[in-house]
Amino acid sequence: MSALPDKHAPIVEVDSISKRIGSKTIIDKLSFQVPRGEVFGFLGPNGAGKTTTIRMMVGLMSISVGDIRIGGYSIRTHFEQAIRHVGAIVENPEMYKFLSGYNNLVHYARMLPGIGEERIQEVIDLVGMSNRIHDKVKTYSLGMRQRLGIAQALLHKPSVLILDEPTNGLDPAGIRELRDHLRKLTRDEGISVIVSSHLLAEMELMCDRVAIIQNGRLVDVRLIKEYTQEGAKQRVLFEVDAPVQAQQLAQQQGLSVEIIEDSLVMSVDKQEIAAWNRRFVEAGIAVYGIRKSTKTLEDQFLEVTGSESIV
Ligand SMILES: Nc1ncnc2c1ncn2[C@@H]1O[C@H](COP(=O)(O)OP(=O)(O)OP(=O)(O)O)[C@@H](O)[C@H]1O
Repeated sequence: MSALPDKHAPIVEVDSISKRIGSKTIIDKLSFQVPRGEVFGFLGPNGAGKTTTIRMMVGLMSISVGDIRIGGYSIRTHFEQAIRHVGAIVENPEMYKFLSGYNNLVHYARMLPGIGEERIQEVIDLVGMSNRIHDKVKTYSLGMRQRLGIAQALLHKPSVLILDEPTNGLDPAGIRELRDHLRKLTRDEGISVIVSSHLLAEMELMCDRVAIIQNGRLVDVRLIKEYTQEGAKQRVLFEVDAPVQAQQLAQQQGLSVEIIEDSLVMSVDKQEIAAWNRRFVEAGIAVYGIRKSTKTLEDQFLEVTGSESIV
């Protein structure tokens, strides 16, 4: 493989990797790509192989078969060039609890070539910690410790930030803050973020794209907006007093509609919802309610994997 990176290539390319430990195949021919500037979710139940894959991505575990390229460099043949692109929190980051957040960052910056005070200030701003950065780490909440960990991982200006189960142990406010900061990183810094989780709802809010894995195999990779059908026709429920009459009216216009419990269920463009309301009212049909029924990631997940729930 060439050592030259391709700027337009996805930042991470996982190319048919397998991991065998003893006689057990933990990861089985897994392939996916992480585009630049996206929050990419790695979703699967406990034991699916998320941590194992992430450990292979950051060089903490060897790959049995296949390869991972980061920034165009093979993790197997050009480890140093590949890992230079990565900022990661895989195990709990080591922090000196009796030092301030700032002094922790100074300590780590000393181990990296060319990282000065200016970059330290930049990463503090990126994770929104300026008002507490001079307090001792032992006084920080879990969410703040984690943001300090992210600041530390960002010091060397990586192209991709990899976080294994970053929301574990965070309260809802902490999760929301983390989400906002990760979004900001992709938007303002153009870096990609890879997060793993076993929680569907969280991934739906946090990510642009998700890869779903089960038993070490890839089940699906898709943009969240494809899952939630944003931009496409939406399923809309009209609760009306005369569903059969409303159904006939819609069928005359060539729409296929179902009646579910006195509600008319039809697939229409967003702009059409108001027009249909007006048509029903003009035809003397009372409309009691209009509700959008978008498919959630969970609905879609259950469709692609059969009936087995992963949460
Ligand atoms: N060193 C090892 N030896 C044997 N089996 C292992 C080893 N490490 C992981 N496994 C097995 O590989 C599978 C995947 O584990 P992994 O930790 O990657 O899953 P995960 O998706 O990260 O799940 P979790 O959310 O529970 O951490 C599990 O069945 C686990 O028991």
